[in-house]
Amino acid sequence: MVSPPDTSKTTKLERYNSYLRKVNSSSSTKIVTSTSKILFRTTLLTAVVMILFFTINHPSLSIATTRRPRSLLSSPSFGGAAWEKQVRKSSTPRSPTGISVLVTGAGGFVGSHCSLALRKRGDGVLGLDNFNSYYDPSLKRSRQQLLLKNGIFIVDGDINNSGLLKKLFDMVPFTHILHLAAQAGVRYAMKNPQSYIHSNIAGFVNLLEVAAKHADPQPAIVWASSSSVYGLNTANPFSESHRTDRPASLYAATKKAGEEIAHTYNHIYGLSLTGLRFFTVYGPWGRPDMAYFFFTKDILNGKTITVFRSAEGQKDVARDFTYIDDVVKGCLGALDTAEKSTGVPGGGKKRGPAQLRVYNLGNTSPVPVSKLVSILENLLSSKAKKNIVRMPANGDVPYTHANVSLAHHDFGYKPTTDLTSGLRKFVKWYVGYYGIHLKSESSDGIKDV
Ligand SMILES: O=C(O)[C@H]1O[C@H](OP(=O)(O)OP(=O)(O)OC[C@H]2O[C@@H](n3ccc(=O)[nH]c3=O)[C@H](O)[C@@H]2O)[C@H](O)[C@@H](O)[C@@H]1O
Repeated sequence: MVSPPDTSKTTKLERYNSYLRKVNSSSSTKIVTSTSKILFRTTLLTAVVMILFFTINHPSLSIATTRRPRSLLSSPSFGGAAWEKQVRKSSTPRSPTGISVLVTGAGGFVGSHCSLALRKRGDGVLGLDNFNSYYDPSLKRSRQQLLLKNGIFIVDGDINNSGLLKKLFDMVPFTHILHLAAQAGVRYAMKNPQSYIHSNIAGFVNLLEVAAKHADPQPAIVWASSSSVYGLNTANPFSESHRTDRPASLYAATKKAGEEIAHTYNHIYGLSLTGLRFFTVYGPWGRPDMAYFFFTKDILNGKTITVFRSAEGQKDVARDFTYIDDVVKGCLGALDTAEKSTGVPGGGKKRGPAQLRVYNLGNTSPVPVSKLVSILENLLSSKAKKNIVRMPANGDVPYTHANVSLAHHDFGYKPTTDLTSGLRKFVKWYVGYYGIHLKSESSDGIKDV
């Protein structure tokens, strides 16, 4: 595959310099006339002056150009009166008691649902998302449209862009950050390890740096950890007090690292931080990289699906699948019980201890993946072609099961949706969104199970 032409300023300058070196070292230099030398140097000087001028006038882009990965070079610029108006309007609460929340990953599955729920009850919500192509970006753009219809603006940008973050915190006195932007997916970490470091570690630290040292007031932060931090833990149901020092995937390791990083920023800067360990969240507007989603697609297309069974014995792997609406209630509960940060804006010493919490948000009822498949078969009125294989050693764990008593005690978290009811809602959304007609008798096209 031919890579696209690189038009970045850095690369142009490098090419120019290497051209200059070549010209100077080659014997042909001797035959370059003094006129062409002068012309050449004048052009170079003009180029340098133009780059300096551009850099001074676009500080945010200068960060991207000199220090950030190439992916950020293509991120759109921000600023301007219309853009600022949208930012302010979206983040202003409608209710007098409303909070103002920056939702990172608002174009994502959990982020879009939480943004809508916050907006519905009168809170101010501003989204931030880089709309990367880990999975179909058009689904993210459709969620963005839905949010826009509900008065929620999503800024197109990356959490690694500190210039952008600082600008947002200069404009809006956010009371809270709901940090959901991340590189998700357990098995993909073997294919693209760096993307996990970029988003889940570097991006998280960048956000915490700005929140701790720049934002005034300092916001309280609720963020997405993962059930995968339990890794090779065998005690169950998984409780927050169980061991989390044996992650099975790099994804899990970055989430676990996030929990330790949260401890540091809480300890030094007094940031109020709450990590939520999500357990295999599913539902309408979900993620196409997750098994329930691509199983649905493949079953409808008559394509064979691969179902993992546990390496120990012949047992199926199982997950504590958790419905999106339950998780949204958990996120809002965590935001509502988050205490204020206690640090001095500007990165000074904290005034006193700040809140540091971690909670499981699961369904408390693990279901084998084979059962997930048979529920889908019934709802879709189609038989799955199954290839049952031993779970590969690629970061997966055989079993998850949440104990949610801590979240229940602290903010009344109580999951109410079983897998069959939740998948029914997912399938209804899926066939509507992709315009699919099911061969089924029931009124809404979905077979009762
Ligand atoms: O709860 C979590 O912490 C994690 O939940 C999911 O990870 P996972 O539970 O592995 O979800 P899926 O990738 O949808 O897999 C669900 C189940 O299907 C199984 N599976 C997956 C893929 C496949 O081809 N076949 C198959 O049987 C997996 O072993 C797993 O038991 C998300 O992808 C993570 O981002 C999230 O952090």
